[in-house]
Amino acid sequence: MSARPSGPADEDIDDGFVPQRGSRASMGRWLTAVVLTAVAVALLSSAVLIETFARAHAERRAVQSLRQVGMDFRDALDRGMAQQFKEVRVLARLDTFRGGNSAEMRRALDQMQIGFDHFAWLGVTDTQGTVLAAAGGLLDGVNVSQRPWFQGAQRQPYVGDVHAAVLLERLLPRQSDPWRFVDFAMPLVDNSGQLRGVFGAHLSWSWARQIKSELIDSTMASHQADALILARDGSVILGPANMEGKKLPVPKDTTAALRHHNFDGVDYFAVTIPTQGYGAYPGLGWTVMVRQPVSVALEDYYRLRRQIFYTALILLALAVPLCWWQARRLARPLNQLSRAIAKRHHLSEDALPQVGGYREAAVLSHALTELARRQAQQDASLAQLNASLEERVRSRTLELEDAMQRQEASERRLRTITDNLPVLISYIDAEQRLRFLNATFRTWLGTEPDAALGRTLVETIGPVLYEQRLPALKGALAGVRQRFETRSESNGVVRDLLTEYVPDLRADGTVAGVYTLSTDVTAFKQVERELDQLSRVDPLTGLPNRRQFDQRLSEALSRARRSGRILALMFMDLDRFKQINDSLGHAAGDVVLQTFAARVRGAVRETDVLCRLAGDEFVLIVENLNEPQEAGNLAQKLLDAVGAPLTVMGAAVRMSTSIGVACTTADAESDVAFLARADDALYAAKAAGRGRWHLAAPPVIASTETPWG
Ligand SMILES: Nc1nc2c(ncn2[C@@H]2O[C@H](COP(=O)(O)OP(=O)(O)OP(=O)(O)O)[C@@H](O)[C@H]2O)c(=O)[nH]1
Repeated sequence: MSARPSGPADEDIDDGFVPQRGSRASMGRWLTAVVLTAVAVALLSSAVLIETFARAHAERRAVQSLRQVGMDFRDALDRGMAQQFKEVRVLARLDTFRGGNSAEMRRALDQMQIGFDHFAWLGVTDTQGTVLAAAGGLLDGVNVSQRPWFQGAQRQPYVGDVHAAVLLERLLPRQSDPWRFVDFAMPLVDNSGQLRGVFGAHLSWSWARQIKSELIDSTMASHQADALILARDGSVILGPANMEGKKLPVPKDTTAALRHHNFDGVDYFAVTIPTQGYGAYPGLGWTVMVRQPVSVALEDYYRLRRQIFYTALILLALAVPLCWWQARRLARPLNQLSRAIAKRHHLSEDALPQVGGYREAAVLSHALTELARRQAQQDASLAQLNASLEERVRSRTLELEDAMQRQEASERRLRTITDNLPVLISYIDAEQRLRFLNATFRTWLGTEPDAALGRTLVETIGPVLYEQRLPALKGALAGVRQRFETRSESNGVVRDLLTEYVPDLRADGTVAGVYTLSTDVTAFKQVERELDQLSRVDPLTGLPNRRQFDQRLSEALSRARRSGRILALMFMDLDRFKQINDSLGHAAGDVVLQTFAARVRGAVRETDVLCRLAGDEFVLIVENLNEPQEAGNLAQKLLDAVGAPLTVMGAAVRMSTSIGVACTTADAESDVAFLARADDALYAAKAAGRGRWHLAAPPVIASTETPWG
């Protein structure tokens, strides 16, 4: 029992490849339907073709037959009329009718009527239209001058169209049809060509009916064909009683084969043939119409059509089982295959049956078997691949989850570290927008870091602080690490900050942004300032030491150069201080030094600067003197102040000092030279016996300017 593989291919076959039985028509039904449709179409096409041909044939035959009858009738009519016309002309030439008396003419006319029984009336008139003689005495003495035939025959033979009897209706014996005539009339002229009267003959129209009866009715009655004669205006002058006198449309083109016309609800085929006249008879423009009911003319065709229909129906009925049987036979191998496939859940399960039948089915069966075998192989490898893929996905997912957890932990650690450092850490991208801020931002600026994220640096810290940092920021964005100190106030607190801008370099060397680390060094700075202060003060006396003295002297010299006032420098050294140390001890010596400093400070102005250079050496800077003598006066004042009695540790101490005084206003002398001159003056005072002051000689000036004193 093989495990059923799963996967996309499986779904395709289960849900889409094999439809449920009955959801679609089988191939056998399709084949049956197609073949039956083809048979039906073929039968229908054949039937339509045969039917079309048969109808055309039937119509053609009807035309030929009707046309032949019509032409015969037309010829008989023309020739008959020509014969009557000729007879009247011959009769009119008899001498009896030219100058004979009425009785002779009457006799002749009576005999003629016996021989020419179609003529209902024969008569002769004088030139005024009065009937001189007539067969049977009809209309004798009656004036017919208004009759068309009399007027028409004044100069030439006359033939008048069919008309109803006018004068003779009451004189002639009654018959079933009303009397109608065709008038013939000939002028009677004597030898001199003078008109002597008119010979008239009224041909009974029953003559034409007789011709028709002989020619048409006998032969066409069985075909229900009928013949009509239409006058020039289309009125029926010969035809069925109910049609005579009525008008029918006369076609101009009378050669056209077949026409339809409907009369009293019956549809007719009709052929029209115009009369032509014959010999001397010119014709009266009649048209012969021969017609036959369509149902009669097409009777054979209708019979054939019924036969075709029933034959096609029988053939179709026979074709149904035949097609069904043949279609089933053709579809059987494919049905076997499809049933075998439909039973299976998967194409690759079980072997497919080898079906027989025709070659294509065998090929298909073989191909499907081969396909199933390959499908099984592919399914197996797919299942294997799927399993290994799932395993890889599972392990990869675990790795990713682990990596994400580690990443989150790392970020948490980093966030905890950065948030708890007394350092403001941020990340600024290349567009100078803040992308990271640690919690110090909240502490220092009183603003939540999240509120500042995405904003630009200038929006966050304001234009003043931004301008301070802009050069360094530009440098860092150019890829150079920056370090600078600033002193700024934020949130009401002034801080000294040591800031580092570290460029965030991409692999290609471009700068993605800048990491900033600002350390609060306010405390360090304070200590530094205090140390600096300490390094500049003498701890024993509290006076500025040598280091501060150098700066103060330099500043004083600068001021003296600007003001032009005299600057005095007094270099003091206690006299025989070593003896005090040696005799009273170093501590007593310290007290003496402190006392000296206090006495000097008490004797000079607040603005004068007293410094202790070293040991028992002190220097006093005195500014804004008007003349060097003032310096001498002050030196003397200092000697007096220092020399006051002093007791240290119970012992009376005699304290005195020597003072070297140097004055200067010139800008040519350096501070070192200035101090050296004072030192030289001190040496002179010491050499002169101590306890005195000595004014140093003026500096040697290279220029022509005259210094003081
Ligand atoms: N007590 C005390 N003594 C100091 C201090 N600094 C230097 N001395 C001493 O001061 C003495 C200075 O002596 P000098 O100036 O060379 O000599 P002097 O005895 O004063 O003699 P003259 O200057 O020539 O009058 C030395 O003995 C030093 O040891 C100090 O801070 N305290």
